[in-house]
Amino acid sequence: MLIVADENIPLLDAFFQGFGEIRRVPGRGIDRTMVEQADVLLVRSVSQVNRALLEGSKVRFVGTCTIGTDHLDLDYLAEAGIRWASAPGCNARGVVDYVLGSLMTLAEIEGVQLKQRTFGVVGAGQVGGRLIEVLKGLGWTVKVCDPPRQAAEGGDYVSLEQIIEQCDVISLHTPLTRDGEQPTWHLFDEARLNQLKPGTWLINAARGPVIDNAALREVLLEREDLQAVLDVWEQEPTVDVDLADLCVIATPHIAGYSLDGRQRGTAQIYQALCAFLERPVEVSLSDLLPRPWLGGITLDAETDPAWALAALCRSVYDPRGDDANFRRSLVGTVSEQRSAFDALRKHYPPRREIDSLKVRIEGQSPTLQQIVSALGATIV
Ligand SMILES: NC(=O)c1ccc[n+]([C@@H]2O[C@H](COP(=O)([O-])OP(=O)(O)OC[C@H]3O[C@@H](n4cnc5c(N)ncnc54)[C@H](O)[C@@H]3O)[C@@H](O)[C@H]2O)c1
Ligand SMILES: O=C(O)[C@H](O)[C@H](O)COP(=O)(O)O
Repeated sequence: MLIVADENIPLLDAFFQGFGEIRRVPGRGIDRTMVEQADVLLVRSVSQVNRALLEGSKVRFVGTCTIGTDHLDLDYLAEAGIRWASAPGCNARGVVDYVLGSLMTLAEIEGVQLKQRTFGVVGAGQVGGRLIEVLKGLGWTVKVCDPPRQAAEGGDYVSLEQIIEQCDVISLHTPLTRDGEQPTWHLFDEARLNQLKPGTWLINAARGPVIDNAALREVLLEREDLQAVLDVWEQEPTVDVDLADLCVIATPHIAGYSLDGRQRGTAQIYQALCAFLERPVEVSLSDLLPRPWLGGITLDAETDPAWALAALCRSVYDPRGDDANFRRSLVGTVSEQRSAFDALRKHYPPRREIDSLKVRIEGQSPTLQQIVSALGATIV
């Protein structure tokens, strides 16, 4: 069996060496000649998997070690009888850690108390759902917009218009879709961006085109009250440098790049391939993940809760480092910037998720206990 795989998929040998030959290829430059003899194709989000790539090939299984599937032509795969799998939720916690780290930075810059803000989450799936749980656990006010989920299940949801009217912070966690009843392509277009409340913080760690980037640039130029955090860009790996300059935090699509999340993505596709081939699952991620290197944190019960919250979030992930590295890469020609975008992602330093963090509270503090539990760290 020949497995052709994006060279940036971690733990390829550990999970797939028993299956046959593994041939590593650059995900962004993948082409027909690289895949035509493959039985299995393993990708990340940078490979467009469609008729142009696969027609005439031997590929019978496509696995994407990512949450997003907008790079797969699912209609073509169904028509061609090619089985596919993605890795739902694999790096969702990493994205939540990114949003929390960004909130800590915004709160510091703006000098505001987060508990006084109203949060709007657009898209309440694997990522949004976890984020909502954390924000509510912290006792904050959260409004949720998810029309497909609302139509399917009912529940306590609001419209996008209500989110825009009522929320001080809006975090986007929808897939990128162009068709269907609720397409998300340019969900935040010029009209909606102009309707944002004064002082709104807008966070996009979903997919770049969920916001009309050109419109956002113009709106940010006119409205200094708005703050934008962008991890994803409309033309990746090309970035609108003027837009990045106007963002309070700008990063190269690394929100979900926790070590745990990336390795979990490979593990989930390994399991899906085992199921497809009717092979037993023999490799376990828990045997491969390194031990967390931050052993634990001790908080004094007298610690100011807002300070403790910021310290815990930042000990897990602080976006200011990635923001600084990204801004330094936005120089030179467009081609150099595109290469730098991919290089920052390829050589991303290992970062762990918050549930690997152990927190001890010296003394009694129900407030600190609530914060630690809401964040999902372990109290010891
Ligand atoms: N930046 C990153 O590193 C990173 C990491 C992981 C995922 N993502 C992106 O985040 C997206 C969301 O991930 P997820 O795991 O939560 O996906 P998910 O499929 O579990 O949830 C998406 C939710 O969005 C809802 N939705 C769809 N259309 C909507 C609309 N028009 N308005 C409001 N809600 C809508 C769906 O009903 C669903 O509940 C992924 O599709 C991916 O594109 C980015
Ligand atoms: O959809 C996802 O899972 C994330 O966007 C993921 O972080 C994408 O990473 P990539 O495949 O581009 O390396």
